[in-house]
Amino acid sequence: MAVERQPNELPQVLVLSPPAIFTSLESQFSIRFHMLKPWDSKLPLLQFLTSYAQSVPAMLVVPGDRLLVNSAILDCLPSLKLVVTTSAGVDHLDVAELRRRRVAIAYAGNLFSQDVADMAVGLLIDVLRNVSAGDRFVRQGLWPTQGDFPLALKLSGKQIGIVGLGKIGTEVAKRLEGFGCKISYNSRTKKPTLPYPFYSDLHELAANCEALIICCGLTAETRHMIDRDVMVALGRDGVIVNIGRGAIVDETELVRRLIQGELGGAGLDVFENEPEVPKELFNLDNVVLSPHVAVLTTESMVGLTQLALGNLEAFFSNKPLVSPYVD
Ligand SMILES: O=CC(=O)O
Repeated sequence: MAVERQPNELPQVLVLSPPAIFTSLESQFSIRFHMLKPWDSKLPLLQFLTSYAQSVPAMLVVPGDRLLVNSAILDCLPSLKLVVTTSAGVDHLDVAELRRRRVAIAYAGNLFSQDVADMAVGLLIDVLRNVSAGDRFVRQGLWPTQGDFPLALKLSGKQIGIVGLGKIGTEVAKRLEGFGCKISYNSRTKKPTLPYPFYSDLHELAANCEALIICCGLTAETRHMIDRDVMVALGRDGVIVNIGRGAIVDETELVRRLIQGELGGAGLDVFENEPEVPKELFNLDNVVLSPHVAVLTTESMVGLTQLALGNLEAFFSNKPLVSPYVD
């Protein structure tokens, strides 16, 4: 007969902040692990960690609240050996510091790539074909009174530049090929197995494309990589779709150019200071705004729960992680 374990006999896992996306699935975690929840305590985070988390070997991190897993937090967790983040991006983790302390990292890996790529293509179609703007036009009752709706732009055959041809970028490319688009890309390295033209120079890529889709991760090198010069190279009719991280684009410059009509449009799922979105964008019909939801589908959240559980279970049974993060 199976012996039922009391919660305090279960392996301890620290959950750094309230995981909204897990609320309905939390029961699956709490039958396997003793979840330590700092937000249930009145103590400030660091004091809670020092008081209760000294022996915690594993931590689950759900990004999204500007919390950075840095030395100050890690100093309170001397027994930590594993961080499981529920995201594909790891810019909320001080990866170098975790490596230095020999703390392993598991992440969402390829889990969200299809959903994010679908969203990137959706945003591009929306910007070019005015889907959201047309929806507003109809809902506001303007059709009968104002008549014609402005002409849209065609997607088929467009020259599309993908910035970051990793797992997500490759999925975006596959989808856009289906629309007859001509794909080229900029990435840290040339991908010899893929047929698309590679531009080692981002400006050259921008100058040869009608839209850029930002698919790379945020690092010190990619912060504000899409700057004034890249936008100038892309041209007044160019479109930028960003499903990576807001800070990859110089947002002030982007907003200025959109307002001045020096850029054709933008589809943005991510912003520099989420959840703050520059209000100047709200009245622009050539801009489509989305609240950082490209990864969020019912299906991906089920997969994510299984993946996070799988990584924690592998760790506690000394097996290889299911989705280790490799720089
Ligand atoms: O943005 C979402 C993620 O990085 O998973």
